[in-house]
Amino acid sequence: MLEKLKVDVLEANLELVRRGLVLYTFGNASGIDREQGLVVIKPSGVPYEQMKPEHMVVTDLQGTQVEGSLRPSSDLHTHLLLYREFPSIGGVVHTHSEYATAWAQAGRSIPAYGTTHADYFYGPVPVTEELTAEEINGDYVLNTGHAILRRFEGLDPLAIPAVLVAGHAPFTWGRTAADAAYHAVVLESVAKMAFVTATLNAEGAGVSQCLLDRHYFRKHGAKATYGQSSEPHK
Ligand SMILES: O=C(CO)[C@@H](O)[C@H](O)COP(=O)(O)O
Repeated sequence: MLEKLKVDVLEANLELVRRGLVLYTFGNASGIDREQGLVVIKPSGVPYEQMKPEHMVVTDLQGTQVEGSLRPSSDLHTHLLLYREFPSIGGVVHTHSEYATAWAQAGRSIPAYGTTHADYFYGPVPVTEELTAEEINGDYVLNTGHAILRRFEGLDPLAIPAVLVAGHAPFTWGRTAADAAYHAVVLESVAKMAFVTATLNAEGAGVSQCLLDRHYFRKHGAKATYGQSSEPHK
């Protein structure tokens, strides 16, 4: 069941390794089959180099395991909450990539400092509030998801496909598991540039709304003109 999705999810996980976003067994990627309401996620604590499609774990949206002999990622319930609440997404990724994690640990959103950011994120990449002791001692993984949802009230998750969990690390998402991994790669690059920018000139840096619009909508939405579109570049 879901053999293609298992291959795609494994590939998204391996992309994180190839791009240097995860060490050892850090991080995880998942994907969802919306028609069947089933999620495929990597197994917990298995080294990436040993992972095969048949090691992927299948659960329903409540976390009941329907396939796979290994235990699912320990972050499963954060992924599931995002799938339940963001119906437009089809893949979720979590990494501990260094620069994005540094911003998360600092409890700071990543400002839209330039056009690289604006090409992918329509505004700052937000940071959640810190989880309370009650949340940490309770259903920690699910509460991590709730902290993300609170931060995304009023935001479009496809326009800003990333979040920093305060004191923890980033989550990204997209229409597919591959998209979510792609956003994790871009986020790390943007986070690194933002760190250097903040070091050099935090006060004076930042894109105008006009430049943000110009870059974001060149690549996204019905009027996108980037790449091999039939529309002229603007
Ligand atoms: O956030 C964490 C640890 O802080 C996790 O990302 C682990 O690093 C990976 O866990 P599994 O997916 O292997 O359970």
